[in-house]
Amino acid sequence: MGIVEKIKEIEEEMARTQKNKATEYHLGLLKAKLARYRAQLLEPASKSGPAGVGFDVQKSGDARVALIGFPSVGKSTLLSKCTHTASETAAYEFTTLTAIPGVIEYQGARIQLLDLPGIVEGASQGRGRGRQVVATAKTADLILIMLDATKSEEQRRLLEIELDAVGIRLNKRKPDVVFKRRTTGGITLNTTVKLTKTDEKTIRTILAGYKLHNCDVMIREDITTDEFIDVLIGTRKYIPCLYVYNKIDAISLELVDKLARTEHTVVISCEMDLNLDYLIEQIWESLELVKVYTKKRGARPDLSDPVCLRKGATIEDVCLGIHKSLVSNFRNGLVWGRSSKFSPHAQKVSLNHQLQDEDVVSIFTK
Ligand SMILES: Nc1nc2c(ncn2[C@@H]2O[C@H](COP(=O)(O)OP(=O)(O)OP(=O)(O)O)[C@@H](O)[C@H]2O)c(=O)[nH]1
Ligand SMILES: [K+]
Ligand SMILES: [Mg+2]
Repeated sequence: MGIVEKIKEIEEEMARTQKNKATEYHLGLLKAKLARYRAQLLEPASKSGPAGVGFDVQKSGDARVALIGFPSVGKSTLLSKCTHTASETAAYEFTTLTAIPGVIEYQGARIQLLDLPGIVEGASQGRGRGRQVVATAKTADLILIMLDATKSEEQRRLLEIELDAVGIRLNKRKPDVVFKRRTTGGITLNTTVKLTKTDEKTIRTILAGYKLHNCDVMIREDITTDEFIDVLIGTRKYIPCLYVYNKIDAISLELVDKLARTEHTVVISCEMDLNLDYLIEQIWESLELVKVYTKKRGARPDLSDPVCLRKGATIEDVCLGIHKSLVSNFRNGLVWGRSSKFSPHAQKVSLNHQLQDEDVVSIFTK
């Protein structure tokens, strides 16, 4: 039996099994098995072929944003409007057949916007180019789920299912669980909070299902069974996402208003140029980029050419952004701004110092 059939069999068994206290553990096991098969199906390490390989587009700029959506929702129209790159647009489906990168320039940052082919339901299982598209989504710092406002609400859930199936978790943090494999000593399970969505027995059942007989588990948040499995699998990608409803020129104002009030959502019309500036602002905000200015000794900071970094970036990241050799030759740094302990004065810092937006940095080498 192939993996796809095995997955189908488990899904059918899960659908058949009533959900209650007596079946909880069995369902937990099935879930664990299912997740394992899906991982096999999608990770490139599997021998079954080049699964999980995205489009071969060089990452460039300060961050990558991927456009994911069904055919003809307006992905290419958006790329053509927001960047200097033209991507073919047409009224028929599957106009775009490969990944097309463009660049959004905003607040001194260069953000790569990736136009992708439309996907269909079942994309993650290998239908169409879907698998390649969702694999590319995994490499993004932000995903734009683009939706046609004139079509049913269902499309959003279907896309979420496809991304979930390849291990992408949208707008979620990594669960606060510490997991360590051991070679002996059995299972040590500790929780610092009360578990209301799963329980110890289920957790132990799942560990047994994964043949993990020696490990330390420390659960520090009220997680679900699925989230625990994510921790064990370990290759999940936690990516922020914006839901972008296009073609609002073609729906009622009431509906526009309702959509616009939904969390993580932006409504636009590419054709009528509605709200595109706001979308770019929201992209910038969701990426949580940090801008840092560099300054040479005795000179003023260079405000014209900031270094853009991800939130949580350190002095080491600044060095790497300028030249690799800076790390090995690093002596110390000086930082002015929000991250300086002595602000408004400078603080002397080492490579692991975390920066804040609009800091000014000097690097001194040996
Ligand atoms: N009414 C309306 N139509 C739009 C809007 N934006 C795009 N369209 C139309 O939607 C159709 C599809 O646009 P594309 O940009 O090719 O869509 P796509 O998502 O790239 O499609 P594929 O590459 O085939 O997946 C075209 O006929 C566009 O003119 C909009 O804001 N309003
Ligand atoms: K199209
Ligand atoms: Mg297109």
